Amino acid sequence: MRKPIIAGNWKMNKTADEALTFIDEVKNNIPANSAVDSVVGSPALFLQGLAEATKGTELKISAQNCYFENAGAFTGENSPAAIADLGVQYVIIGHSERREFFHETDEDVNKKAKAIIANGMTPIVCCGETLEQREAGETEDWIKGQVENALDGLTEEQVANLVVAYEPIWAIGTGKSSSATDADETCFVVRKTIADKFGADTANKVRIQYGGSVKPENIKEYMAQENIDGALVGGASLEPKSFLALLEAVK
Ligand SMILES: O=C(CO)COP(=O)(O)O
Repeated sequence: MRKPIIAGNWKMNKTADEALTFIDEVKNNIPANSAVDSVVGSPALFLQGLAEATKGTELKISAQNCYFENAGAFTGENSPAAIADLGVQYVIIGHSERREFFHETDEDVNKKAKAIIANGMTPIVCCGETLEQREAGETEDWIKGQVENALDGLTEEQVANLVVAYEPIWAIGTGKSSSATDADETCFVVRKTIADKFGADTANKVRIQYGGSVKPENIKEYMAQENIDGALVGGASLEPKSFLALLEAVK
């Protein structure tokens, strides 16, 4: 039985005060005995404050990116070792916005996944196709390639413990969410790719999220699908009320 995981991705939003206010409101209102892993993906600037504010609570903090070296002459980058040292437990990698605007490649994602795991954190590995790829019938091959490349060289155990987020690019921030059955079909492609490379047992354990215009109103449809174990949520994770409603809908 895979434990559902709902992760907010704030992207480049909020000030430090706003971030802390959100966390204060949410951390004490998480559904009791929650059967859901609740994660907030914050800009790097607030990770320290949020990790401190959530210590000992059910709410976990995620970074939105990191570098793949632990230290050195890499001006402007954030070390996975330093992020882990703050008490941060997850790092989102390979988000389509990082791939598009910051030229992150599958190879980078793979190196980052290894560095995050080596530092005791959990990668949330994103994949997803463009509208052109979907319309050309290329989704399956594209997702398979992204997943194979991102996870290359990891052990079965490492893969079983990470999270993959399937986010069709055309559904991100557009309000045009994928149908639950289409999303499930592609999440199955992710699971099958993992089964072929790392075995059925690993594929049964790995948690796969859907992301793209998920809201409190539609999250239940996704969670009812066989291959969807959670959601990676942008816009609807920004307000405490809406984030808590997502958790309530899933618990
Ligand atoms: O990119 C996303 C989460 O990483 C999805 O964003 P929206 O939920 O705003 O569509």
